[in-house]
Amino acid sequence: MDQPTSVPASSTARIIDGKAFAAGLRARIAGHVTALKAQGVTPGLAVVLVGEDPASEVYVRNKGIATAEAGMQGFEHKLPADASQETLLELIARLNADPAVHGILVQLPLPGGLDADKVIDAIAPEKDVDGFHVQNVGRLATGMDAMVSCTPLGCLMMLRDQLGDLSGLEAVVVGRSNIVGKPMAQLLLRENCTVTIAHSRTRDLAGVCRRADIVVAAVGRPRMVQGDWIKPGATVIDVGINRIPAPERGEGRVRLVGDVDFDSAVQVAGAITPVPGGVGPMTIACLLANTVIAASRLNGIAPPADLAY
Ligand SMILES: Nc1nc2c(c(=O)[nH]1)N[C@@H](CN(C=O)c1ccc(C(=O)N[C@@H](CCC(=O)O)C(=O)O)cc1)CN2
Repeated sequence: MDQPTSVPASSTARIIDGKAFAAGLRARIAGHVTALKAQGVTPGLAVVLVGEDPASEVYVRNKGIATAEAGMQGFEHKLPADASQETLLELIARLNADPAVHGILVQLPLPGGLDADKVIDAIAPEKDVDGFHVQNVGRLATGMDAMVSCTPLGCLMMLRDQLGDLSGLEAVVVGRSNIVGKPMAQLLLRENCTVTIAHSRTRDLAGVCRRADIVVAAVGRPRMVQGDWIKPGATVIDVGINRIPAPERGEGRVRLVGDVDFDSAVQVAGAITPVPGGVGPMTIACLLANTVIAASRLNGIAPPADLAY
């Protein structure tokens, strides 16, 4: 795994250590798992991987390790890249019906030919620990209890830790994906931020970002958000995980960069997440948190207050 981006000597921003933050959250989750086990409930997380995408294989392996470290039961299901939609839907139906499974996650992206929307739609909403099911999306948007998508949830936890009350702050989310941009905007709205969702067709994107106290970059374009787009002192959350060629490391090697040009933004921002070591580790920690929430609710137990959003 790459080392966190080095910080230039003239930096002004606080570097938000997502790895440490996630480790703290995972330790708290392990405590909640122990408490649930004492009540006869062992949270169970099923992760489904279709195909052999190398990055997905790493993420799934890391999810399995984190699940075991938290004291939960992990169920890993691997299907070949040419698995049919029916095979996948049958597996999900079995997991929906399995009382030992409280959370179900299908690793994305799926190989071509499989319809991710139909697959997500088949997951029981109360076991949808990714928060991608339309019922959970709708519940979040209408202010009801919902399973919330892990990456935006992790971003929100870090923002609250940095800034406390977010009420009245100007937040710009760059990117409008269903998985990050839109739920992030909903979460910020729920925190009483004034939220703008910007995207590739936004006019004067730099000017829009420059108004923001909080910038969340989730656009999938390496280092797009420049330091001079950032208001001095703003908090910058970089969701991007882009692999770019790194010939300096050897032929064919790559390195990770975010959607923010870290070296320029760190000179201006008040606080910033690095890539790697920022948002990424929070995604898996929040998956564990959602599994504890799902296991609690499915057993008529109130979810731990510190995990509920
Ligand atoms: N069903 C889902 N699929 C995908 C999700 C998701 O939340 N649900 N998110 C991403 C992949 N992902 C988890 O699945 C994920 C991505 C990145 C990290 C992470 O810790 N990144 C590290 C760097 C790791 C590396 O070297 O590659 C970091 O940023 O520090 C964890 C999980 C897409 N699919």
